[in-house]
Amino acid sequence: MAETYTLILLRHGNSDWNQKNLFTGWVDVGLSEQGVGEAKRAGVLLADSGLTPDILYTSRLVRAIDTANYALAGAGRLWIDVKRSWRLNERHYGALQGKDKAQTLAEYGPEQFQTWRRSYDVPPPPIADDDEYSQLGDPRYTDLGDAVPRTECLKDVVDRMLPYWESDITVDLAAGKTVLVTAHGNSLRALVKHLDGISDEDIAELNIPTGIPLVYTLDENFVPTKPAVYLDPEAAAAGAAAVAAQGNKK
Ligand SMILES: O=C(O)[C@@H](CO)OP(=O)(O)O
Repeated sequence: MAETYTLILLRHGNSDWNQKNLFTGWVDVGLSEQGVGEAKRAGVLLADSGLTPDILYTSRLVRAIDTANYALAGAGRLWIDVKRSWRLNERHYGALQGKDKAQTLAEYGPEQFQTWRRSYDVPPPPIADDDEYSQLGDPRYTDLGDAVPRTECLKDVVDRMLPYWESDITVDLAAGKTVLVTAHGNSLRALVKHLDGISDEDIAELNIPTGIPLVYTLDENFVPTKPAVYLDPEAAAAGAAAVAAQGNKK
């Protein structure tokens, strides 16, 4: 039988700002109590599935780092090697960072709201450098210098994430390692778009639930050999629907 590789994607658990229904992007908010519970449950799901991650990839945001740590602790794999990159960060949400989603929907209308949230190539307005939620000058992005994003559309995320997928993540997969990538709603949408060959239009409909491992089996060209599976499909469907409806949340 041809060799296959195992890739596990995990969106961080519910965050404080998911709970408050605020656009988050690169703002480094922590997990809510619910999110901690989701992350621990992800560990149970991993353990029950018999999957044993050999290496962890995370963004540089603590909600992803904490989620991975809770999940790996639950699966008895907290000791595995870790690589972090800003290239796995959430999409930078520009001037929307810190804004209430329901208020933004009410103020700008459903079409503009959906364009900013889910269009492939229209970024929100850029954040001002002196905005309290700007990441300019944040020590964790020193390597980016002045190139720290002021806003991003999903296409920008694909463009900055794919080089890392190719230079690092696929190398570990090719070495036969089971790879866990713990990241964010939109950085994982970018990766799923690439893996599943989803069109620029159809990706608008894809939402990733918090805290439920999504398992890919890939061939030697990193192409899925079968549809990826969530370790709890029912909870994943409910979670994805809740993300899609976020603007309407009161
Ligand atoms: O606010 C954000 O950064 C993201 C993820 O929480 O939200 P959305 O699903 O609206 O893209």
